[in-house]
Amino acid sequence: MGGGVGDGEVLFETKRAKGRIWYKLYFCSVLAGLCMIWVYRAIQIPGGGGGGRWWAWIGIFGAELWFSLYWILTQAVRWNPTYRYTFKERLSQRYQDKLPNVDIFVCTADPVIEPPIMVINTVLSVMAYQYPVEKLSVYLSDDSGSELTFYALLEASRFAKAWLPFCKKFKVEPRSPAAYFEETLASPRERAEAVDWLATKSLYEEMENRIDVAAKLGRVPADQHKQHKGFSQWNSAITPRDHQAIVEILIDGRDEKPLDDEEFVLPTLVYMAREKRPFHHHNFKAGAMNSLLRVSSEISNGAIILNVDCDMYSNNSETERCTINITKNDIYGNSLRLMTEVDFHGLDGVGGPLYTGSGCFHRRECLMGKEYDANSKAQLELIRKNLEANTSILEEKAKHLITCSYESNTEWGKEMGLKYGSPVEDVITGLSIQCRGWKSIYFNPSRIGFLGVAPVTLAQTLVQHKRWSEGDLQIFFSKYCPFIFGHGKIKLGLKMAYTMYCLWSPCSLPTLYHVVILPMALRHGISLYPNINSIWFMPFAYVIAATKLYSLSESLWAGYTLKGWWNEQRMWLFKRLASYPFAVVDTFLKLLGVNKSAFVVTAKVADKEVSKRYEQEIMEFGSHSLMFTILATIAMLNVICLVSGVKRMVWEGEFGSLDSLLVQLVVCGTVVLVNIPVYEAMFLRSGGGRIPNSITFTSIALAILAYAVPMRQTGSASLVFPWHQTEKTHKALLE
Ligand SMILES: O=c1ccn([C@@H]2O[C@H](COP(=O)(O)OP(=O)(O)O[C@H]3O[C@H](CO)[C@@H](O)[C@H](O)[C@H]3O)[C@@H](O)[C@H]2O)c(=O)[nH]1
Ligand SMILES: [Mn+2]
Repeated sequence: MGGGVGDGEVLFETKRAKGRIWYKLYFCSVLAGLCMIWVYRAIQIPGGGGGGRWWAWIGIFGAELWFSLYWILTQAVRWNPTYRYTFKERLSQRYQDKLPNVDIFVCTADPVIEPPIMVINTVLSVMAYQYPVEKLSVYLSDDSGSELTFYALLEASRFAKAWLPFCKKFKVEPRSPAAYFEETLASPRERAEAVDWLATKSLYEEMENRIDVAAKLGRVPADQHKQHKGFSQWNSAITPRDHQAIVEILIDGRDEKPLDDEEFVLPTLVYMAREKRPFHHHNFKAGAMNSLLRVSSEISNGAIILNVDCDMYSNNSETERCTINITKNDIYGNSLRLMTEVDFHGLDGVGGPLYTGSGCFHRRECLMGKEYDANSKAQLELIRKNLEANTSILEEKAKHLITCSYESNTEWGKEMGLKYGSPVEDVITGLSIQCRGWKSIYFNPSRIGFLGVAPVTLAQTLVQHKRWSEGDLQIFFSKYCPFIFGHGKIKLGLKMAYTMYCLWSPCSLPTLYHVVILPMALRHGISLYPNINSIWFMPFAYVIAATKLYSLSESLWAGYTLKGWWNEQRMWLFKRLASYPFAVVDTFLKLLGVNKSAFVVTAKVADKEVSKRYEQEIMEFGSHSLMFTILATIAMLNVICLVSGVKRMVWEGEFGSLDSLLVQLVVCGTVVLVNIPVYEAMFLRSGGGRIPNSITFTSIALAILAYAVPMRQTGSASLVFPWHQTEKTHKALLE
């Protein structure tokens, strides 16, 4: 058990999970089962003359080896779960007026898919933290350089004068006004609060209305232009990809004047848009974060930095991640519960969780690339620069730090700040911070710290996972490969855990193999598993049953419903079939220098119909994505092979008994059950969100082709054929 640093009582307590003996028994027994499977596969390889069966056997052996080794990696985050409990009162007692300055960075990139009203709700929620206001500064980075977003932030700076005192007076939670007023639809019971509640609510609604009108018009009303000098920065030539640097300090915390309604000072609030030019690569969110680091160092220079995405409002005003719009059974598995409830606690036990973008706190020094030095005392107070300079001088100084040329020939993006070149800038930066000796810890309060917006369609979810898994795989093939880069710097468990994430996307290959070859073999009566009466059947049955039962209990423990677990299994499969293969292909194209990295910003709004279906947990297909063609083809292939296999076995009495094909039947049957929403979307549903007919026809044709491929007679050549299909599909998607 350990705790916080320094004198007196500890600031937090660390507890390790108990009862691990059962887990370790489970681990050893599954490992033994896997070893038996390998032995079986190795000694029972069919003779080469058997043609198709030989190839199929070797392939499945490879796939099982991969899954076994990957399973071992996933145990790293289950070995030693660690939990942290904080003592907040002690913190304020001990430090009182010596609390560090905190700079909060909010990033936004596009006023259409990230509506300004959502962005400022996030801003307002972090401005209202229960933390000494004069020590808090909030920065909004707007990568689109949008006048609309600037206008919304200006409105927010005015509304904050009412919102912050209201939050403090009534200890409001959550502190995002939109979320709060939605939660308290009826006015609060106590009368004193009711008056303020009504007044604040109507202020909010008026502001929301003004912002919505401007958003619909696509421009800021002329009368507003006169009200702030900042608008002079915009002219008709400005586009999201082409604009100069803009820094506007909307509230300067050093001023005596901007008192809010209850005579409180407001936190510093800054709007920033770094310079963007069409021929200058802007490095996505990492570039925005590095600009924020420099601009904030001139203005407030806080020692502690919190970064949140523009959709992730603070849900808990005392702690300084999670998703808001998750339906009961989490149809797309976007709550990431297993990550937040299992993985991250496990990571905390082996050296600390990853940096996952939104909702993470860092010391400025560690983001700036400094090595951890055990001898120098943690610096919680950084010197504040430019104390005398007035606001406009500060703004000018800051603008020079975020021009396109500022970073050339510097270490920014390499050894300083967030790293460039990766679609998961957060993970790779976090890894290098840990390798420099810094530790991270995971705090998961009972009232969730942040709530963000999850994708509400299948396509968006798959695209997001493609970006993540692609970024992670690139790390594996770069000099940051956890086992090489982390050698001698981080614990084995942490290296394994990073590798587990890095190797998400290659898991697509063995998975594809299973769901294509097993049904085909079943249809031809080719057995790839031991007979039920054989002793070798035991390890297969045990490993499958034990790991599934474990996964079920883990998910229920993490807060999933039974149906939620089932949905999670489906998404597990869908990601491996339709998202990860593209990540693998794109990673190789990038390694070959054919492709450049991209960052597809996740949409945060959906039209009414789509949202309605999401709330009813009806899967959204709708678009002509190649991802869906793959899913539909595999669903079709499995169902026709299952039907034909069962028919020939049961009615026509071919292939001898069922005993030797039982495992394949179970696997194939499970794939069919998991795919029920796909069949529904192809054949049963009407209205929006169903699978387009063209995809249905293509997938049936492809499935019949694969079905018709002979596997027994001539062997090898025929088995290669279905893979050509998938390759073609990949190419088509890339075009
Ligand atoms: O050029 C860009 C692109 C994105 N963003 C911002 O980055 C954030 C994350 O983008 P989003 O599309 O919402 O991606 P998610 O997959 O939801 O984000 C997760 O994964 C990202 C890495 O892939 C991390 O950067 C994020 O912090 C993490 O929450 C948003 O606030 C964007 O506005 C920028 O500022 N500039
Ligand atoms: Mn997001």
